[in-house]
Amino acid sequence: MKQVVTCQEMKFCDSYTIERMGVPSCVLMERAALKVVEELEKRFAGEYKKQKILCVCGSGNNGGDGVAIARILHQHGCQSTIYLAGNPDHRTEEMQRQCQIAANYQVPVVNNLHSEEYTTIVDAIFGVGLTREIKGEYRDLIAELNEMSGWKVAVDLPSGVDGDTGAELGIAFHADLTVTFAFRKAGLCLYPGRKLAGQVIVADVGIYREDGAEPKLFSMEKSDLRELPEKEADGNKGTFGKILAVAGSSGMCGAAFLSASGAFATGVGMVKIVTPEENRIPLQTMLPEAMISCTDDLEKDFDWCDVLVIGPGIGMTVKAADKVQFFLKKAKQEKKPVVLDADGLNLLAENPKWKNYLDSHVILTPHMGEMSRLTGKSIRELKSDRAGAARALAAETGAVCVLKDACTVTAAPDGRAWISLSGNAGMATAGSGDVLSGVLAGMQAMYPETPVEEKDTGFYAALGVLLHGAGGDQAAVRKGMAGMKAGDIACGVAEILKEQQNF
Ligand SMILES: NC(=O)C1=CN([C@@H]2O[C@H](COP(=O)(O)OP(=O)(O)OC[C@H]3O[C@@H](n4cnc5c(N)ncnc54)[C@H](OP(=O)(O)O)[C@@H]3O)[C@@H](O)[C@H]2O)[C@@H](O)CC1
Ligand SMILES: Nc1ncnc2c1ncn2[C@@H]1O[C@H](COP(=O)(O)OP(=O)(O)O)[C@@H](O)[C@H]1O
Ligand SMILES: [K+]
Repeated sequence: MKQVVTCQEMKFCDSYTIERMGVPSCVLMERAALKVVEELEKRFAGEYKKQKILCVCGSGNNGGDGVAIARILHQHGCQSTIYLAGNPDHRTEEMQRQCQIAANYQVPVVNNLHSEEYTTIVDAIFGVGLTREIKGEYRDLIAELNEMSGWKVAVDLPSGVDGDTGAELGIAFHADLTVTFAFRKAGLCLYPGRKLAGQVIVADVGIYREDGAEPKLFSMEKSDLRELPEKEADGNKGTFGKILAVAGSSGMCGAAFLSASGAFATGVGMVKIVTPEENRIPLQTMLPEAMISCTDDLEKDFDWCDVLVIGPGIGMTVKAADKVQFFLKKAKQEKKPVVLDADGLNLLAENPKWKNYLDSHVILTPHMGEMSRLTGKSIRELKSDRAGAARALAAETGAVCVLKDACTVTAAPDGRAWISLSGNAGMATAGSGDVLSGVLAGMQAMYPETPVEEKDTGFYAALGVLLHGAGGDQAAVRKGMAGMKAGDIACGVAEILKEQQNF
């Protein structure tokens, strides 16, 4: 789990390091430039003298980094050239100083982008100081750079990417590599910024957070799977958790199957599916390991389980609504963990009073459409600030919100949020959300002894999202992004856990 920052937080860290700790700004800039040069030279290997590098620099400190990069490369014997964009009168003090040093070293400056063919283009136009949509000359410049051939490297952020939301502000540089400083910016984790950045390297340049400052935003990467617990050698099917999946309706038994498969993949002890009678035979045929309950003795089913999944494929009938309400109400009374998914969420949107049944024991797993129904906001608005949207729903309901998308954000009611960096486009296939609901329930069941109020439900939900994405990546390796189906993601989850737990 790594800290992720917004632009404002990054600026705060900069000024804390410079003003409070006394590290001169030019020292930080030199370190930042050296880190970028280090990455460039790794790629150039022994052939760096053959490289022709164009550093395109804006008038702020991001431009200052670019000028320093060109100068260091020049000193190392590379053919590096500076292109200065923007109004010289708007240059920051650091940028002016870098221009002066580069002039002292006689680093070439060009006024024409096409005076040569370049092997590498370094984008140092805007970093965390981008504040508005890019228009006019800057827009034309970035469009031209995108048309040019050569390896594209962005300094701190691809110019045009909103460092907070990942949105493209009018236009953005298309990078193959982004070297970002101190912390990954949120906009490098969220699409389209994540795609525009290419590979991301986070470089330590000596800028840190103030001691005691509490980070609120994190990225979850595959290495974080080591946080998953070991399976107790002396456990039994009772201690490994009992999941009740309230799922499936007429013609929708697949959702119940996939949700239960997701839960089994995490290693839970038992799964029981509460579903209409007509689903009994297909479900028992497909998944004989699961128990099937088609009676109306919901009380008994509730008492049996440790964790509930409510909603996959359940439909929007009155009967489904009664079931969902019954289980939500009981779970609130007895503080049993709940994953509320799919039509469970659509029913919640139609019955806003049910929000009273929500609290920290509940994980809501809306995709963008369901989130739009729940909040009344348009998908466009939600996509423009995914972390903000997830946090707002978590704060309003007191539940954990897993806002599913190509980059899923999990938010806890206390304001913490986690962005998952696992998963791939092959997961955009019917039923993969159903698998996630089971995986999330499985994660909550891994600690049946811990009372729900002592569990870090948000963190384990985020870990479940990461695991589901890693399972999807595994499925893509085996079946290909086009060929993989939701069931392959459940198999992938099991394989990832096998690797992780050495069995
Ligand atoms: N602090 C430090 O010592 C360190 C900082 N570091 C580096 O500094 C970067 C931050 O530098 P920064 O704060 O100067 O902002 P930066 O990203 O260069 O952009 C500001 C310029 O862009 C302009 N501008 C903005 N939007 C615009 C638009 N749409 N269209 C046109 N113009 C627009 C804006 O103009 P204005 O809004 O003032 O008119 C201003 O001139 C950071 O990302 C990292 O690379 C590292 O070296 C480590 C040490
Ligand atoms: N492009 C993508 N990259 C990574 N993960 C994705 C992508 N598209 C979808 N997913 C994941 O797949 C799942 C889809 O869930 P959902 O939309 O509920 O599907 P369904 O309703 O068919 O089960 C979510 O976990 C989502 O994060
Ligand atoms: K940049």
